[in-house]
Amino acid sequence: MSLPDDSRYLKGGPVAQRIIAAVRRDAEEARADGFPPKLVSITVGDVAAVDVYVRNQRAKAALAGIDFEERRFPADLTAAELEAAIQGMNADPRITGIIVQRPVPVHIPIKAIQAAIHPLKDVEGMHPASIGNIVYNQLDLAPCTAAASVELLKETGLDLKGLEVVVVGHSEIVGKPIAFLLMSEGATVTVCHHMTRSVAAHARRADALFVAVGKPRLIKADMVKPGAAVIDIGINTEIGPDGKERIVGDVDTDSVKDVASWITPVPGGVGPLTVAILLRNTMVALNRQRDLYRATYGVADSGVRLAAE
Ligand SMILES: NC(=O)C1=CN([C@@H]2O[C@H](COP(=O)(O)OP(=O)(O)OC[C@H]3O[C@@H](n4cnc5c(N)ncnc54)[C@H](OP(=O)(O)O)[C@@H]3O)[C@@H](O)[C@H]2O)C=CC1
Ligand SMILES: Nc1nc(=O)c2c([nH]1)NC[C@@H]1CN(c3ccc(C(=O)N[C@@H](CCC(=O)O)C(=O)O)cc3)C=[N+]21
Repeated sequence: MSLPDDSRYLKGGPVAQRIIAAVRRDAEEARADGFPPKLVSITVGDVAAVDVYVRNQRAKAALAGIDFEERRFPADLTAAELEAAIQGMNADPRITGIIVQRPVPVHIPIKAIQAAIHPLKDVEGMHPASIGNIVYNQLDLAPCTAAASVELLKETGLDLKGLEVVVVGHSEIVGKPIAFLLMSEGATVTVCHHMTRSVAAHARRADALFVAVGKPRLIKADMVKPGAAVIDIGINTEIGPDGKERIVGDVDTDSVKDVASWITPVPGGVGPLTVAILLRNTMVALNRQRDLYRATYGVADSGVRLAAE
């Protein structure tokens, strides 16, 4: 089966636009109610792979009516300094959500940093308590890329119950949460990684194939079942034939598009939706904080708006 036109490309843009429009309505309501939403991005050192993500966060937050602040720290920041900065943000009622961009320098233990973010401000869903929620089928705030990938699969209209799904890559931020989300939806999930004996043998059985490895063109046409849905999560930078930098996924799209029934383009697939879900998660976090605030103090307003006026 080939892709005669664009129609089988699973594009993230239109879904992202729908989500951002809904977030915008929520954000306006919350702001008017005295709870202005604000997302803080933390970057440590200079990482090109992070720049495109943060640039898009800033742009889409503006569209969604969410305040956005980028805090950049030098690469020689100590773990203790970063934790102290996060504790300050945890205690700051003007800040709704905190995202630490990955990777951080090797001397900083990312797991400890992730756990330092207060679970109510963990808009990436990467705190151990947040990850635990998806194991318990509480799916309203899930790791953004994983949620974006599963949401794009749903766009196909395929019934996830009993669907044979293969996930290639088992990182904590992408592959593992995808597997948990899909299990919650009733799919039969196989997870492959670098020790898997034959990724190809598993991949060829999949009705839906998720790929999050970080290796351009790892998945070729002969590894894909005819008619499958292929969700390419890879964001890799390489130099194109024109000598310019370009973004490519983990799937050899040119050949796989002749075999698959659906395929996510890179760029324009999972990436834009990841950003939209980060903003949606920010509003989920805000609503949890608002509920807690009201339950604790029995008052209608956080005071943030009054202090800012
Ligand atoms: N679109 C988006 O929003 C996002 C995209 N990404 C992109 O997704 C990709 C993966 O990111 P991330 O999960 O953070 O990366 P990691 O490097 O953390 O994980 C890569 C995974 O791939 C596995 N792997 C490595 N080589 C092979 C192989 N030859 N066959 C099968 N599995 C293999 C690794 O297994 P093992 O651990 O056993 O070595 C590991 O589980 C990257 O391209 C990244 O840029 C990431 C985040 C967000
Ligand atoms: N804590 C953390 N969480 C992440 O999820 C995370 C991270 N750190 N570090 C970096 C990687 C990479 N990543 C991207 C997300 C969206 C686009 C994105 O919007 N891509 C557009 C690119 C469009 C353009 O070129 O502007 C697209 O694919 O169409 C890119 C990259 C998230 N990551």
